[in-house]
Amino acid sequence: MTIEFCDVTKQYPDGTVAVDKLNLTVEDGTITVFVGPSGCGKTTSLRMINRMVEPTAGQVLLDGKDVAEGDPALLRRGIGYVIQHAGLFPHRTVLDNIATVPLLSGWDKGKARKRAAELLEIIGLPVELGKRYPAQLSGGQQQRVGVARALAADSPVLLMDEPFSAVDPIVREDLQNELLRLQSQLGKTIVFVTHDIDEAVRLGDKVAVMRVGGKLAQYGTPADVLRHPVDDFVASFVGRDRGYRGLSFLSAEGVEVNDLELVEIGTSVPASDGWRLAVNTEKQPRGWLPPNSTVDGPLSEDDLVAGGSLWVRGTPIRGALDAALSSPASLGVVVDEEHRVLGAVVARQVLDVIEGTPQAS
Ligand SMILES: Nc1ncnc2c1ncn2[C@@H]1O[C@H](COP(=O)(O)OP(=O)(O)OP(=O)(O)O)[C@@H](O)[C@H]1O
Repeated sequence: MTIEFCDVTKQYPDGTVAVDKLNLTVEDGTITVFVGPSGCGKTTSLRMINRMVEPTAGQVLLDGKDVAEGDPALLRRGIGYVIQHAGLFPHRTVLDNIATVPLLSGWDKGKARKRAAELLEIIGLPVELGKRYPAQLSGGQQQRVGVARALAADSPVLLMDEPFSAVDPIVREDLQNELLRLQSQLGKTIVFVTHDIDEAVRLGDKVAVMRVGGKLAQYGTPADVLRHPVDDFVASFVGRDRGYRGLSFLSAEGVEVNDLELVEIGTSVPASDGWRLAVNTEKQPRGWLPPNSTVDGPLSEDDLVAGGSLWVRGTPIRGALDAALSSPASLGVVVDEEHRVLGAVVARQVLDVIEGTPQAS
């Protein structure tokens, strides 16, 4: 389902212009992230989609149809909505929380609970948690239940307002991965609000950067916004390290893979004054053997120093640079998808490719 904002303005009764002539199309089956500093009108924009806020001027269209026509309660029931702290009903069990919309839509209790149990599984929580109350769950689990409840509406549109902001960074990353996994199966049209540019870049097919005063500053793919910020506001919002972030999208074509001297664990190795990479019988890296190491008997893992990150050939160039810079030997280990060693990259060559690519800056 596409969502179109056509010249949408929202002025609150006290005169605050929260959103100013917003024009933007959210494409079907994509994640669009509204990102920007506090108070720039992200939440107001989101809530105009399900009519929790009514625009002062302009229209919001769902698949070409003005949301202002028809019953707002019905509209809301048909659009999944997830908020920070999950907003679960404290006195209802997890299962009944998830079943809220099916029950409102007239499903009988048994069928609604069965569906809720399926959804628990889909979002990766054990079915036993269904009997608990929200306070008996961790913050991350509560957010997952919030997502399950929104999915229960079984609608093509999902609105998510800072859904992962209240959990710690590790749980947050899990939740983000889970959302991407779900989306690859469900293909919903998702509008996601955050003030965190990293989250926006990670999740968004498109990113809408907004500025205070409710104006859209830039709308494009994450790569676009990072590489070609339209003005100083966007440039400073996406951050000084945007060049590095942008490397996540840059192909590594042209990066040279050099030969690398390998030694195998369990075999005896002659002396050498260079760094050598130790591999197992599958040719997967196990660590580095420093120059001039003396190894008595067969090479064991105890003789090695830990390696840096690995770069899987074919993935973006940022991984190649990370591998080269994190390697104790200054040689970034290049592997195939089964993590078998293909060779090595050096930072200088990777940087030459980056500098020679016009979009990289
Ligand atoms: N009910 C309201 N009455 C008056 N002003 C409001 C109301 N709701 C929001 N605003 C104002 O509208 C502007 C946009 O608010 P909104 O919540 O949409 O921003 P936001 O980008 O989501 O911010 P945050 O990231 O802090 O949640 C702000 O200046 C806010 O103070």
